[in-house]
Amino acid sequence: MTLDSGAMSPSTHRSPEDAPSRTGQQDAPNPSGTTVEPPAAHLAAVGVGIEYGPRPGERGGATTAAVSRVDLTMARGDFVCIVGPSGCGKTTFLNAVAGFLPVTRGTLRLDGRDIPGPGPDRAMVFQHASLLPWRSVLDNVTYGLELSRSMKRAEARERARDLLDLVGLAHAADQHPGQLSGGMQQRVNLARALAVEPEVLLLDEPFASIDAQTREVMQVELLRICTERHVTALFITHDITEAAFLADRVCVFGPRPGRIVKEIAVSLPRPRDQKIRRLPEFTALVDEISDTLHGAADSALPAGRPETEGAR
Ligand SMILES: Nc1ncnc2c1ncn2[C@@H]1O[C@H](COP(=O)(O)OP(=O)(O)OP(=O)(O)O)[C@@H](O)[C@H]1O
Repeated sequence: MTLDSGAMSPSTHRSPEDAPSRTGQQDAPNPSGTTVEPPAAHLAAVGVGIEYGPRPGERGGATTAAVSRVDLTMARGDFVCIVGPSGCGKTTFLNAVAGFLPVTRGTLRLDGRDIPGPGPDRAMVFQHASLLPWRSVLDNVTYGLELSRSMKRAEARERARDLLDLVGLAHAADQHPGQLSGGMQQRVNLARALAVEPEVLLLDEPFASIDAQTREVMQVELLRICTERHVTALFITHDITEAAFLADRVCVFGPRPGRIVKEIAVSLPRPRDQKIRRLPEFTALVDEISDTLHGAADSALPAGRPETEGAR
């Protein structure tokens, strides 16, 4: 499948059973009077607060409260986008889910278990691809598999070739990162993250440094890949239209210390293609996210101060 096609395959359609879960969903009686169990949470954050200790060499020993009280429940296969003002704690929260940071308060669980640290069940995709320049594209994709020694070399290379095919870069397997455009490098980055077959993809502004046209193509491809592989995705972005296009739900963070001020369900049909951006529902959704974001930022400002850096 090429990355140049705007359309997604029919297999990307989500069935009603895959409908987005809702935070705070309660057991509800069905018409026959019995209680319907909500789907078991795959990822569950309850009252999560995260503080940083004093920076090394800092006098006075002040801590920084980055995240105050985040409640978020995700079912397997959910795609949740987080938007919020700069410095509100989005990356901090993502890093805690990745297992790079401990939570200070509350609980953060994956499949009912506290997150003890990083693990192969989660993979991060950052804004910059950070590929190894001396390795070929194929060898960059196999890198994580080599480190984990989870399979034989031939098997790892076969998987890497499949993934390069998936992201439309089969033809570039023997090239080196320096020979690729920024968008192509980010596709390799995505393939590398997928190589370890993570259950959860954590993406921190992965398309922020890619040109607008390539970004829109990548968004469609990311949705297709996550749906085909039933990957749970938590995606940070400053781009409101990107959040609206990708998400089952958009979580709007308020200013630091961050918490979710509103969780907005996205009812746009799937599979999504570029045409969806022209729907009035899409425009209304973008407006709702924008209003929430700016409302949250404004409420945190002392009167007379200019607005803090917000979403683009
Ligand atoms: N290692 C650290 N030690 C102390 N404070 C930190 C550290 N990392 C981040 N912070 C602070 O925590 C707060 C949240 O940072 P974070 O990077 O999570 O925000 P963000 O919402 O991802 O920002 P942006 O949108 O600009 O990337 C900021 O005030 C930041 O300065």
